Amino acid sequence: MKLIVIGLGQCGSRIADEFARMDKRARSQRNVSICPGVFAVNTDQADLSGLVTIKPDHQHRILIGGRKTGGHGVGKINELGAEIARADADKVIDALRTTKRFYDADGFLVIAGAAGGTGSGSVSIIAQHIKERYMDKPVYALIALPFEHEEKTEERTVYNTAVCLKSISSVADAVILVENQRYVRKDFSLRYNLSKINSLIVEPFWDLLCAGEEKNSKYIGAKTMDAGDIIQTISGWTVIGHGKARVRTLTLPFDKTDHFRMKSVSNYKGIRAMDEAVSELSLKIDPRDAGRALFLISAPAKEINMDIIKEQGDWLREMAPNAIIRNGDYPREKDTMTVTVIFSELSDLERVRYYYNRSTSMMPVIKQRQADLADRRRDIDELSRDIPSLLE
Ligand SMILES: Nc1nc2c(ncn2[C@@H]2O[C@H](COP(=O)(O)OP(=O)(O)OP(=O)(O)O)[C@@H](O)[C@H]2O)c(=O)[nH]1
Repeated sequence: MKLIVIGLGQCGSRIADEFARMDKRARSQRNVSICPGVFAVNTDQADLSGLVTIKPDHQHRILIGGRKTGGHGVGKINELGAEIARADADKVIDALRTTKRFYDADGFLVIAGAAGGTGSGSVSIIAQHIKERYMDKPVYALIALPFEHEEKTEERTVYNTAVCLKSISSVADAVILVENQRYVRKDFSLRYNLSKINSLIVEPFWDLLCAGEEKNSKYIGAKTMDAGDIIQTISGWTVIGHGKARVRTLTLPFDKTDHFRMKSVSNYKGIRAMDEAVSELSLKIDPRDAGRALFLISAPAKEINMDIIKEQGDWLREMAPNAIIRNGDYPREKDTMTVTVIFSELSDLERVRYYYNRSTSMMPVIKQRQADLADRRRDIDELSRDIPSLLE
């Protein structure tokens, strides 16, 4: 599957930069292109300059709202991020069209952190403009939910997140949710290492995007997972995960005689990788809420058999009894078995509920505070009424 990737704000741009790196890796290791165009859009010039892999020209690192912000961001005011995106949307859309073989792309992926100003405010506006221009291609969003410490110290974090989620879910074909905090919990050394978190966020897309683009018959599975399967699966609230298990590369003499034993070892490893994928999902969910799901097994060709696919399908069916399940295999890896899992069309997400509830209960307080500020401004204007001004 080929995606045109657009990162918005600092978080979105950095994750998009990881996709650009993944595309480079796909070109060199697998001779395929998975992200033919990768763009970063920001109100902050310094953040754009700090990117590594996205092409360093104005067409790919796009500064918006320069005149309004002086190139220094919008300071977490996502309404301002939205306003700037509305004014500069054409600049972004024109840049996307510079992608080589633009019409070969299967869809768009817009990325942002939900809690900030630029990304949170602009992501739904840019998604809407893309959808209006390119109705035949799906627009997916990847949204990073804030860290726990941000929610505790800054109430704007929760409010921005709720507004961003509501807006993007009404325009994008699917919203893939990623909970930053889950990556911190996995490894404490990650706490301040955002670039490591970003590479973990992007990694589950590797096999998924490469599988359908493979041209070498040696690496084409019995059931290829192509763009059509992914488009049919991804819809509404979505989460993604992947798990790995090592498989032996050497064939020992007894392998031939103990065929059944080896098969069951492979199946066991497949289930273990699937379990890891489910427990390492980008956001904790209840799979029973999923209306659609898919799994992709990538392993050395001799490790993939009908049994393993059936067993994994049965296992996923038990976890997600209400989902339409698609599957695929990708005989590519050398010594690992990787299982990628997606749960989509999720009907009830506790985390989204939490942001909506907290924001709704915060609304009267926020409104009162805004009214008090306006009153104070009016009072001081009143006091200065009889004082002459030097301006005309
Ligand atoms: N995973 C990940 N999350 C990030 C990263 N940078 C920021 N975030 C998260 O994204 C949220 C939004 O932050 P930014 O992306 O810096 O904000 P912005 O969209 O640039 O908006 P302004 O700075 O207000 O103009 C933060 O509150 C973090 O939760 C990153 O590199 N990776």
